[in-house]
Amino acid sequence: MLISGFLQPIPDLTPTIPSEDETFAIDPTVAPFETSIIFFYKTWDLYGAFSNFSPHPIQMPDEDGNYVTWFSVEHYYQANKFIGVSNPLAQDCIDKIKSAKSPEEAARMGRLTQRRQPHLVRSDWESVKIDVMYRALKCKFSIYPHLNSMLLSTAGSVLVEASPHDLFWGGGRDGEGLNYLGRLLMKLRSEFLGESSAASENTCIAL
Ligand SMILES: Nc1c(N[C@@H]2O[C@H](COP(=O)(O)O)[C@@H](O)[C@H]2O)[nH]c(=O)[nH]c1=O
Repeated sequence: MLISGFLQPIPDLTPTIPSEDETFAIDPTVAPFETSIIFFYKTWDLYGAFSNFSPHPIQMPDEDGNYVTWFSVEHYYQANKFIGVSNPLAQDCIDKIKSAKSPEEAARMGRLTQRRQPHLVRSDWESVKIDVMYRALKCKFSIYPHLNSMLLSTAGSVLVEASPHDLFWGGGRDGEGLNYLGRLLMKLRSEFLGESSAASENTCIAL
């Protein structure tokens, strides 16, 4: 297996993976695993809650700034492919994805429409999809304390979505994928670790 494939640098999104020493210096309460790769994919895996298919509803602002609840990150991500498109069929598609019974169904609907009716996909999708995913993940890992702790507990490890098919969000079968989902989770982990160290510094000053 090409382990190095999981680590290939990408200029616009290089994950910050703190070493064990750095992690301890930032937050001594976090006991990092020895440097390793943590794979996740299916929701029933040990780290399955990292999957976008995990049933954790998120609240995200719509185009008017009103908060809307989505049953999973996957629901939100798939629906975003069609947001802002003036064709009424695009809005129909968003509504159907929003009420999809499962993340699998939401993914199926979003992918099928994208393939069969590409004119319904927003023209800037390829350039905004990473940011859409980042914002959804940030909400998910901010509002569920146990998910936040689980993410922090992986400090020092590389996170890889073990999708054998998805070479953009996943790591691929042999590490040939770009692993953007793992990279975004590592980026968020660094941000949360940075915030907790800043908070503890402020506490020290207050004392
Ligand atoms: N976890 C997981 C998948 N992976 C997810 O699929 C999404 C990519 O969708 P698209 O951009 O439409 O190809 C993204 O959220 C990625 O994390 N796919 C699956 O079929 N089953 C699964 O259990």
